[in-house]
Amino acid sequence: MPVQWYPGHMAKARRMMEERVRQVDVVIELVDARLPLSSRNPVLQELSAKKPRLVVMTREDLADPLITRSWLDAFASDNMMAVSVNTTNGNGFSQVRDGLRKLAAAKIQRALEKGLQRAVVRAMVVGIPNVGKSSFINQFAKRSVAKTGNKPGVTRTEQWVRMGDIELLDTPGVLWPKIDTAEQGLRLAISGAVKDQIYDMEEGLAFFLCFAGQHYPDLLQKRYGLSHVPAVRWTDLPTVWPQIADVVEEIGRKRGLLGRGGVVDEERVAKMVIKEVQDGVLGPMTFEWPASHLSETSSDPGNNLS
Ligand SMILES: Nc1nc2c(ncn2[C@@H]2O[C@H](COP(=O)(O)OP(=O)(O)OP(=O)(O)O)[C@@H](O)[C@H]2O)c(=O)[nH]1
Repeated sequence: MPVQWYPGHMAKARRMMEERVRQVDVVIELVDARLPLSSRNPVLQELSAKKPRLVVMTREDLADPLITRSWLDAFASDNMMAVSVNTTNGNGFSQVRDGLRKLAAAKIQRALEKGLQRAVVRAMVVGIPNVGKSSFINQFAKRSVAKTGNKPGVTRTEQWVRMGDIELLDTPGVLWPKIDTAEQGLRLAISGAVKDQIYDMEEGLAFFLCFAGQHYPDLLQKRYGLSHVPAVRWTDLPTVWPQIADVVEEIGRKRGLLGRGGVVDEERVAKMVIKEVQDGVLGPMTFEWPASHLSETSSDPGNNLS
C-alpha cells in the first residue's frame, strides 16, 4: 500500500510562503542527499518562480559520496546551482555562502554602483519535514536559533538571522513531499521524512531489504551478520517474499526481537532496522540515483530531474 500523507493547513502554509519568498533574494531549497528527487516538491518552482534557488543537499554524511557527486552534476547540467552539506558539522557551508552571493550578484552589483560598501543578501530555507531545516539555520547562524528534533514538525519562531553579509529568515518554509509512486513514498518513509505512525513499517522494511540487497549487500550483510543476502526486486515481492522473510527472521533471532512463543516479532525488527537506516548506522547509502548515473552502473533506482 503506498504511503498516504497529507498534512493540514497546506493552503495557509502556501500563502505564507509566497509572502515570505517576496522578502528574499534567494530561496534555499533543502533536499535530502539520500533521495534528492523524492524530497523535492515541484510546487516550490511556482512559489519561487522569479527568485533564484540554491539547492542544498543535506545529510551528505549519510549518503553514498559517489552518487552525491552524480546528483551535483545532474543539478548543474539542469542549470541549477547545488551544493551538499552536513548540517551537523558545517561541512559545505562556505559553498552555501558563495552560492548565495553568486545568485544575488545583480543586487550586490547594484549596491556597489550606488556606492554602498556591501549589500545584504536575504535568503530563506524551504524543505519537507525533517530534511534538516532547523539544523541548517542553526549551523548557519552558529547558534541555536531554531529548534531541532528528529520528529517531523518542530520548527517555530520568526526573525532574521544575520551572519556577515547574509541574512536568513529563521522560520523555514515547510513543503510537503510529493508522492507519485509507492516507491517514492517508501523511500521517504525509510529516510525519516514521513512519520512512523502513518505507513506500514513492515512494508518499509521489505522495501529496504530488497533495495539494500540489490545495491548495498555488503553493508546489510556486515551490519546484521547475515548468512545470505538475496538480490531481489521489491516489485517482485509477492513471489520473492519467502527470501525476504528469511532475512527478517535471521535479523530478529540474532537481535533477540522475539514475541510470544519465541516467534520473531516482525514489527520490532522493522522498527529497529528502519531506525538504524535513518541514523546511518549501516553506512552511507543513497536511495535514488540521477538517470545520468545509470550509464556508469548496472542498476535501476534512476530518476530524471525534470
Ligand atoms: N547526520 C546528519 N543528520 C542531520 C543532518 N541534517 C539534519 N540532521 C538530523 O535530522 C533531524 C531533523 O533535523 P531538523 O533540523 O529538526 O529538521 P527540520 O527540517 O527542521 O524538521 P521539521 O521541523 O520537522 O520540519 C535531526 O535529528 C538532525 O540532527 C545532516 O546533514 N547530517
